[in-house]
Amino acid sequence: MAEILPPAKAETILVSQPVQELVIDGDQLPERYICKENDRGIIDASVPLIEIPVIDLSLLTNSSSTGRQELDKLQSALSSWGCFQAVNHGMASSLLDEVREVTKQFFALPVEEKQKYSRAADDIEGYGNDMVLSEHQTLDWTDRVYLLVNPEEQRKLKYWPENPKTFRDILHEYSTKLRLITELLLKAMARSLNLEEESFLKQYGQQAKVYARFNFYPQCPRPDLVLGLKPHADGSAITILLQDKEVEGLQILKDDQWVRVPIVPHALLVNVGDQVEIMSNGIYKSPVHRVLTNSERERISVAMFCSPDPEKEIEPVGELVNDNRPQLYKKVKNYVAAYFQYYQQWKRPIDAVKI
Ligand SMILES: O=C(O)CCC(=O)C(=O)O
Ligand SMILES: [Fe+2]
Repeated sequence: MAEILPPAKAETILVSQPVQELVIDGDQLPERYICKENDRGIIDASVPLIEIPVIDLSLLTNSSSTGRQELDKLQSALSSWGCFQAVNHGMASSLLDEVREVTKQFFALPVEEKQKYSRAADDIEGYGNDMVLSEHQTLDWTDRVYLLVNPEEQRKLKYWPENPKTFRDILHEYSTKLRLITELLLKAMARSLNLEEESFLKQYGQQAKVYARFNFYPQCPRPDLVLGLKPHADGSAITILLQDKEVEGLQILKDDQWVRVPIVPHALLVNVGDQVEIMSNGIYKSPVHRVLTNSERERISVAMFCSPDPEKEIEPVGELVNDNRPQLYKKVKNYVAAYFQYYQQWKRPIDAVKI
């Protein structure tokens, strides 16, 4: 089985100041947020805005030819983009708006109130921001709340905001509904590759770990020098992202070009994470993406990272390995544990498990 970097040692995880509280003096940005020339490529907010494939989830379970066509569209979206905008997902737009609203309300609270939920130095959950693993690390222009939502009995409620009052109930409702969507998607992804429908779900397991990340990107005086999130691909099986309804910022690397992801207010942006790339033997791509900052407006997003049970071994599904397509990835377990260290070093953890 592949050995990837061991989990970070507790003492190396430091807590840094909220970005929202930084006192910015004119254009004087703290050095630690400025991307180094050779790391950042060009930070350009005016790259093309390109339609991302749209998939109607209500058709994916349909056994008619329309259902097959939608599965073919899914197959094409995930092999060329690694992501799509999911519509007709069965969730009311009012719930999506409530999720956005509680996120904004939480970040608008006074800092002392938010700090009641601060991440402890040796934990990954809670209110805070980047784990600082080295003094050379370029920091992201974002504050966040990171919470395990599934398995339910592992939730750490001490980190779950009670202000705004509806935060916990809304997150519970949202994550319960997303669980069904995740299962539907993993089955559809298998069927889209003509596999038995449980092929991915079997590896995903019953004790899958789902983390919610509420991202808040404050206004930034130098969007040309600073990134909201550095380029990365997600370590999940799949990620379901709720974007801000008004403020753009997400970009995806498509055929080596950055493109802007448009806002579709009632859609959920689904992207493949590294673990579905592994399970699909590289047919489905875990796309590299980044977030830009904005000098005029703050932005929020809510990402749900759906990851296999860490006790389960993940490997390319047997039917997808053959003479024409040899096995491209080793068997791995608890992939997410090593993920953050690679991210902070601008590296892709999936490279460590390639054969
Ligand atoms: O804010 C966004 O649109 C993307 C967030 C993201 O990529 C992440 O949290 O991993
Ligand atoms: Fe991401």
